[in-house]
Amino acid sequence: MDFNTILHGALPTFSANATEEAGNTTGKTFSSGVMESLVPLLGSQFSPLLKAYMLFHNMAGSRLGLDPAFIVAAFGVLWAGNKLWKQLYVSIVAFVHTYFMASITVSSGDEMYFHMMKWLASQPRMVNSRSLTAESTSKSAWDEEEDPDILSAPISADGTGVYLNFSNQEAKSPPRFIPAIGTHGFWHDGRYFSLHRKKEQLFDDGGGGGMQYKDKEYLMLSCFGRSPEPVKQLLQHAKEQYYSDHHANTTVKRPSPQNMRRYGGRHNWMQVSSRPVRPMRTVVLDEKQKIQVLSDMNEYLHPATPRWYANRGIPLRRGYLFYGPPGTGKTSLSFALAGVFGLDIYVISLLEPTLTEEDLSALFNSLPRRCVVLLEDIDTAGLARAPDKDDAENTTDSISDGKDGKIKSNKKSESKDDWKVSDLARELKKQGGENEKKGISLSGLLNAIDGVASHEGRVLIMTTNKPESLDEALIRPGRVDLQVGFSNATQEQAKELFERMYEADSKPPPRKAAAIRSSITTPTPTTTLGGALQKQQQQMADDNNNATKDSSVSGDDFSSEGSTIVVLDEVVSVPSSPAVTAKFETRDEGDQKEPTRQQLTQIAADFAAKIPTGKLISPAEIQGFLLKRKKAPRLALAEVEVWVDALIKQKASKVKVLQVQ
Ligand SMILES: Nc1ncnc2c1ncn2[C@@H]1O[C@H](COP(=O)(O)OP(=O)(O)OP(=O)(O)O)[C@@H](O)[C@H]1O
Repeated sequence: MDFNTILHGALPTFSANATEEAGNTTGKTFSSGVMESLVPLLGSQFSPLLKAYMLFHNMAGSRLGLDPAFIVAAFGVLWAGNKLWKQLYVSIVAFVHTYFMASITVSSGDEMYFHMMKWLASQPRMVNSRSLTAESTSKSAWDEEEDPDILSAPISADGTGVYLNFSNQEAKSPPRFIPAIGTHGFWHDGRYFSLHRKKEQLFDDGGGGGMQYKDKEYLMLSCFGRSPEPVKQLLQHAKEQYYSDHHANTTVKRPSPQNMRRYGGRHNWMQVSSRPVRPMRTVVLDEKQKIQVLSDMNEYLHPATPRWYANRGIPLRRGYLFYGPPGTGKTSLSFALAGVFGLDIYVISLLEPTLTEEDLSALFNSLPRRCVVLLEDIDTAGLARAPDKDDAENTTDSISDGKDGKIKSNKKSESKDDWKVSDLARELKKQGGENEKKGISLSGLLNAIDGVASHEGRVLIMTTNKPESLDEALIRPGRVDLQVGFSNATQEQAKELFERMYEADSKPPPRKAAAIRSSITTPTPTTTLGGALQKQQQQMADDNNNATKDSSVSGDDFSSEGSTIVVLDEVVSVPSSPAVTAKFETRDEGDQKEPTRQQLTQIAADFAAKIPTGKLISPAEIQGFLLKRKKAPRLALAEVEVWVDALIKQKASKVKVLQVQ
């Protein structure tokens, strides 16, 4: 059966006529004749197109037995129909949207946008959509815990085994797929939602005078019905999902780069890391001091406190000063406190060269209601009172004569012509130095701290190595309400550090950990401040008991969460899981068996006895020493004496290079 026969059946009238006509005109229809005559008229540019059309025309007419005019007309009708349908569809959709749907729009300038995008990227239906945008993702140090390939890799401790290789780790992190710009539909909880993602370009003056376009995106979420309630619930659900894996993490934020900060609000801060919560028990500090800070903060953060402060006309703010030598745990305690109360930590360095006083105020103004603000090493920030006029005049008038180093007083009557070139150069250098330091003045910092936005539940922690060099105004009560002193390690602290280093690891289920934490941080309505504190004290006591009594605590235990996180957070980024724990428990001490819990306690006590009582060595230094022998407690004990001697000699001679490590 040939093609003509089939088409005759399908298109009886036209094909029959076409066949007849084709026979009568020996393959040339009227229209093909017209086309041929058009070729010279239209010129060479269109002639290939016309020739192709004529070829098709002849083939359709003579070979296939179809009326070419009919085919062209059919295409035209289809095209017009398609156009019409599209118009109609848009009108119907707009009509349905206006009268039968409720919608909520989310802007990319808001956190909610990221919550929604993360949620959408995790939805299988959305990921299988035909129109997607791919985004690169990279894993953090903590995510690698879950990578089965890395977990099962053998670990070389003595240099004879196989070493880990991360050359293809970037290739392993899969891209993330999010809905592309356009309209999408998805089902959630038995309800249909429509998602319209659109992008707009805004013209921005670029802050520094340069004009540039900036993309801004919007998500419009709609559902059937006249109430936007289901969309609100969906947004809430996406937000909860977003924070569900933040429960055991402390999010660290720092000021965004200067060009981002000018957008203000959310753009002032950027997340630099989200690390596992540092358990309070891993910070080796006098227990009384710990409890004091914890209870003070707990009381301050309690929901009933703002009313109490307001009734008494006291500004609602709380400041802490952590002072002590370097490496004694000031930053560690700040992170542990943020972890206990489930707060994000906002770290500001006053040494940041692009940070102006206006920026600082803006940063304080855009802090969330409850958070920890950490101002590190405020003594090094070069904060100075603005010199008053008299001082300035005195400075200008007192110039060293440069010969005997004495300061001679220049009388105002002395002419500037008496100045030597060297005096002028010195003066210019002095001015230059002052300008360089001109970042944040003391008054600028005080304004930011005292500003209205600094109230309402923010916890300010300032750390310093030199409390005596701080201006009194900065640490007066009201700005600093509690001072916590840190010192180099006592023998007791050295013992605790040793025990923490060599206790067994285990990994708790994260959700349980979050539940435990929230039971500490969120007092029930009937819980008094004292009750919450008692709970916390009990928790800390339990932590310590568990740590010293039993090294094989179950994953449900809060203290066992601690042991995992010590290793991950501060000691070394080695994966810990029950499978890997066994590998790590085989201490690298030759043929010697791993010490039992009791033996370890004894080794720790012997180790601590070798640490000088005069608080000469910082916890950070002890931690560094132990880290280099992290699988060898007996070796650490054997080598500690030599190390201590060398360290003390090195400190006395002020040499920076270590002889024994
Ligand atoms: N008291 C401590 N308890 C537990 N670990 C500590 C303690 N002090 C220091 N460390 C360890 O030493 C390292 C440095 O500690 P940290 O940064 O908290 O010290 P710091 O006092 O803030 O130092 P700096 O003044 O130099 O900023 C961390 O890895 C921390 O785990």
